[in-house]
Amino acid sequence: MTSRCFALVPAAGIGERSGAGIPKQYVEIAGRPMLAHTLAALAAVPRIAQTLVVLSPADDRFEAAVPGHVGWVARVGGASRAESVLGGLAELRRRGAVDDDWVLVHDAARCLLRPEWVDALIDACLPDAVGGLLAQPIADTLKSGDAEGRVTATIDRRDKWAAQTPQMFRLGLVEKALAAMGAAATDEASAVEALGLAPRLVRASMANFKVTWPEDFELAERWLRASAPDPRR
Ligand SMILES: Nc1ccn([C@@H]2O[C@H](COP(=O)(O)OP(=O)(O)OP(=O)(O)O)[C@@H](O)[C@H]2O)c(=O)n1
Ligand SMILES: C[C@](O)(CO)[C@H](O)COP(=O)(O)O
Repeated sequence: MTSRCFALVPAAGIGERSGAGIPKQYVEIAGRPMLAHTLAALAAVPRIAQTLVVLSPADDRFEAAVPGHVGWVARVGGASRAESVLGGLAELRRRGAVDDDWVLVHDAARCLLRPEWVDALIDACLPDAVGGLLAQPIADTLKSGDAEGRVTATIDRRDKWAAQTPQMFRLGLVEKALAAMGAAATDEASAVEALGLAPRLVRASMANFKVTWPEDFELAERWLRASAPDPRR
């Protein structure tokens, strides 16, 4: 059987750093909740067979936020992003996905995703034995700092990339990797790296940033409103 591509969207976080007072994926940006923008971008990628949204078991906002949603939804989120992704992978298996199928894990909080970046990732990863992720080379000088907010070192940035999502791996591999690393895995790639493998870096755009801090909502709103007319929006 030919391997299929599934998307898995962890959307079970509380968005504490955003200070929004509600889970940030439900904050309205450019006329609709952030999560609706994210799902629309994934829905515009024909090679994605199905998208599974992973919600918190207590979530009571999704149906109102994304009315008429026809994709898969599972309330199997956990205490960490890694646990939510693992819950989603198990749900994909329950719905028929197998070891060799590809899974593109994408943060609900990266609502500026564009279908062409997802296509570039799929093109790069389909022939690859390991898989990979969208990422952006670091453009700023990188510092490490101490608890008092003073610089402790300047880090050579020449080989440094900021990891984004989607991150695309085969279901069997990413499930094994995340199960081994547990909640310490801040992304799928780091868990796969811990198995001794080298995921492929696929350059996207700094616009694919993760809405994290209060000021990010306005930035995302400006990007969305300024972007070229898009029939999905
Ligand atoms: N237990 C968790 C934690 C995070 N996520 C999801 O993982 C993505 C990236 O996480 P992050 O941006 O850190 O979101 P939050 O955990 O919600 O934010 P914060 O750390 O500020 O609380 C988000 O789409 C978030 O909903 C999740 O599904 N389950
Ligand atoms: C997966 C991720 O978006 C890649 O940059 C990031 O690691 C998520 O981190 P967070 O701790 O959930 O904000």
